[in-house]
Amino acid sequence: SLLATATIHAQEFRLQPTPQKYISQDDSISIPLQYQLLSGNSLSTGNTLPLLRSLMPGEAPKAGFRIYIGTQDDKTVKNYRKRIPQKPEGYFLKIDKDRIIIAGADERGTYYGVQTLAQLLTLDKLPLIEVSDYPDVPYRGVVEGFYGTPWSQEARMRQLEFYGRNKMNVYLYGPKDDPYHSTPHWRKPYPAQEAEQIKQLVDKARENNVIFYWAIHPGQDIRWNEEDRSLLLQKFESMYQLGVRGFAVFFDDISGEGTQASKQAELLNYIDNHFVQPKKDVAPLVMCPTEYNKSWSNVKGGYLTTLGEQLNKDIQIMWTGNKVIATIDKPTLEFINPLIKRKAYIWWNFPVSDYVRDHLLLGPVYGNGLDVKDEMSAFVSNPMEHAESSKISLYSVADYTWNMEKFDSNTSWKHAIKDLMPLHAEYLETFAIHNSDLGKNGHGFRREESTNIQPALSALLKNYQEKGEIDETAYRQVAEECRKIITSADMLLASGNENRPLINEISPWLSQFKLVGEYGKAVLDMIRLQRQEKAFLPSHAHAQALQTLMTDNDARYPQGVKSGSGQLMPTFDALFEASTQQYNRQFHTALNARAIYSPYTLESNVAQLAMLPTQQKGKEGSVAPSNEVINWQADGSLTLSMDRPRVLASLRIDLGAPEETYAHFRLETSLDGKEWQHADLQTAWKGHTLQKVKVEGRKVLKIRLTNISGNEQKVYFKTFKLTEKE
Ligand SMILES: CNC(=O)C[C@@H]1[C@H](O)[C@H](O)[C@@H](CO)N1CCCc1ccc(F)cc1
Repeated sequence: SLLATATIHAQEFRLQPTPQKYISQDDSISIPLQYQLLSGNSLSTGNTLPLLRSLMPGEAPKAGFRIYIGTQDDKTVKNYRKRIPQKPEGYFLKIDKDRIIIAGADERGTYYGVQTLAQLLTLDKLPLIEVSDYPDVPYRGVVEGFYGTPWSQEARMRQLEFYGRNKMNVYLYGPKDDPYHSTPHWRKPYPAQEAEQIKQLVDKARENNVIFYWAIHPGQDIRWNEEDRSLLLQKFESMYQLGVRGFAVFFDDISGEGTQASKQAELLNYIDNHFVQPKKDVAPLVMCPTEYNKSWSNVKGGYLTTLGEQLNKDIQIMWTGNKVIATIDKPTLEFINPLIKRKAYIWWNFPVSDYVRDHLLLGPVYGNGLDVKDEMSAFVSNPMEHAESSKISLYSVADYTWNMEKFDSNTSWKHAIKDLMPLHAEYLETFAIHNSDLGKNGHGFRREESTNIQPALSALLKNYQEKGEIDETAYRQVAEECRKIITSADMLLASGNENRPLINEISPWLSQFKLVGEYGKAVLDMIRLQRQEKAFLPSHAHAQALQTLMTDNDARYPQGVKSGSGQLMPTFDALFEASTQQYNRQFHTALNARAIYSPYTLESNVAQLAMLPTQQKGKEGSVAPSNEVINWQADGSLTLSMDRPRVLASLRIDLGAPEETYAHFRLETSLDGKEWQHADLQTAWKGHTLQKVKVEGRKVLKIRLTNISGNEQKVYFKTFKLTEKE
């Protein structure tokens, strides 16, 4: 019969991830209601047969239709052995008129063959098809390694099923804020309830052929002695008793004694030699280095080369790329692999958003090299604290790591959205495309946003700002997009139980998104009514009302949530300001022309501080914290200016540094920007050496903090917050 290479019949249908090779005839069969199962005894344990039986319940010994399933050593598939790709997790799947064959290179490969069959079973008829498939990257999955609220038990259970379906095979448990993963309780076993939950996760992971790695984060207070080493091994043993068969040690984001490479290597080799190897059924040990990205590494210092030389060869070393947040390309791996003398185990810090928590990152996964499949031992994604929302990116990470050369970020992104909400895909796509950029942030990492309407936005703004004219085509397109935005927000909020966990996560942003659409409409009215002295006013007032609603939008998020911050809001704000200024000129009025009103502005010659936004919440004014180490140069300063003199009640500063560091800084206030008065820093709280500044009752226009030590100071910028007198 003619076997044409063609896509699967239903044009909507797509196998996920894209198989390495499949060919289908122009023919199909109805789904067999009864079949005889011939399965190899290598599958008698494991979760492959349970999955198959759950998909096709009609097993009957005398049935005509047959399903042959097994791994390559099983005689049930011996006639197909040479069709099986000789690659780990490879499989051969054939659907024929009277039989289905699922033959795996190994158990997980056979399982993945069944997962592919599962996708075909969603069609009305089974296409006659042959699939030869295998993954490009050996380990593919997720590291729950973010700061902030760890995922819930329910969220993790759903994640593990998602990984099974999308052929991801690792999940590393390492939530930074779990006290039993990190300081202070990493030495202690989990309390009974948490232990039981971990056990459930391990079982769920096994069901989905996912290796559950439990990570420990001991570095901040580990002592390099026998006692701590045995406490760590006891903790690993207690996790082993819960069923954990994969272990990791993370040394990231620490300072002090724990950062020594030779000590880290000694400990890890000891764990490998006295725990991992003797156990025989434990996956290779994974470690996250303290120098986990190029911008933070000091090659001459020898940290990475020490690990490369001293760490047992089978221990995996993680790497986030050239920066903390970075896409991964060939040069990235050509830098790190020779230093660590093995293929890097990529920890991709996307879509993690713990440094831009007011944003959702729902855009396409793009920017990673398509030519690096043989240069990495793994690729795991550090996701958002919003588990369901992260699945848009995770779906594409699964696609990218399984078949890298065939990966197309936009196609994958569209299918991810269809996979999450098939009945509301067009609305979720509208929402996702406008909620993808991070906004200004300390890492300087940005993403494209609103790519569908961006040309019309810039044409509309350019024509209006430069010629005071309206580009009618652009205007119509933007108006249509605003209508879609408003509709999408409502449709998703009212989408019921199609994907309730997702809607629960994103509803604060959906409400904000609707306001963005309304604001766009109001601003479009303003530029349309520009020359009408009376009609302009209601639109201007409505736009201002919407600005207020968008700023103070959700008690759960002190700074409020951001939506459309990359393209939509900057354009609408610019049009608001330009049209109001134009109106004021024409009608000699003084309407407020400032879109984003904040009484505080920040100036600084310290690069990493200059981009930080200021915020106002009632009587509180603050500079947004940065969660990266600030290199504060000698004589560098930060100045917070008010829109008018204001009386202070208090000022709190936390540089996350010990007491003595504050002696290197001088704090001053000024009423006119010329005369400066000194203000004393005093330690108010030993915990974080928080400083309360004695400014009670002082009237200020400006506040300035300067590094007067004569040397660069490395500090965190955790808190810079003032409160005004009522
Ligand atoms: C591989 N390990 C990491 O990436 C560690 C952390 C956490 O995983 C976090 O989710 C992620 C992105 O925010 N990393 C950045 C943390 C940078 C940072 C560290 C210390 C600072 F003081 C400031 C910033």
